Amino acid sequence: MNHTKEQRVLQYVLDNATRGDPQSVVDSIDNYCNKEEWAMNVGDQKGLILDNIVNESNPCVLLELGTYCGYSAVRIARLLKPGAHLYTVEFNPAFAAVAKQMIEFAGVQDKVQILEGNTQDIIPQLKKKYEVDTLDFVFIDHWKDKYLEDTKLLEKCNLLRKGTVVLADNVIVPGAPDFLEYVRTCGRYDCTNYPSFLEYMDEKDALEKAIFRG
Ligand SMILES: O=c1[nH]cnc2c(O)cc(-c3ccc(F)cc3)c(Cl)c12
Ligand SMILES: [Mg+2]
Repeated sequence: MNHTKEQRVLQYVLDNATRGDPQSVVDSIDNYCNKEEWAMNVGDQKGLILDNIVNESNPCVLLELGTYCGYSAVRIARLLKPGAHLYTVEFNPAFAAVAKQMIEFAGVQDKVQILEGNTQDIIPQLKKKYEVDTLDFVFIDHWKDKYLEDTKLLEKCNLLRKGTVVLADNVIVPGAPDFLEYVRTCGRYDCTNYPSFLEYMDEKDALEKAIFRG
């Protein structure tokens, strides 16, 4: 049954975490990926930086690009105030299926909606189909080659407002140099770099926060 790494991560959570306890789900995934199999969750070190930025932003409407197993969706949802909502986009059906179960086990399914498909197809649907006005927070964690085009698409679709926080994972490894260059030089963002480490490894990585100036 558990023929994929993502299914094995989920099974470990089902066997070791507490249903309805998002923190225990986050901790179990980190335990498994530290001990057994590496997986591309944002992880516990960068996760703490993510927590702090979510908390200081106090967001109501959030978008995540790249759900994977649902680690950061659960991590973010556990911090959200009542009524806040996270849309998370995943193009890989197998990943989306694992994430759905992960999110439901954690008990945050009322705060999180998985949108299956390509970001370039889903982002233009957010206003009319999902009744989004503007986004308070965007976490970009899908594929490095899509960071820039999707950021520009968010602008084009008028989904960013003055103060929207755009936070990107992996700006060192695998790296998103064209995205970094754009947000740091186009004049429409206030950027901050948060040095850290690649999940479950000693290799350097970083998060980049780019606040839209409106
Ligand atoms: O593709 C990714 N999407 C979202 N997050 C990712 C991440 O956090 C890490 C990596 C990664 C980095 C180094 C390495 F040796 C193998 C994989 C990837 Cl490839 C992604
Ligand atoms: Mg990542």
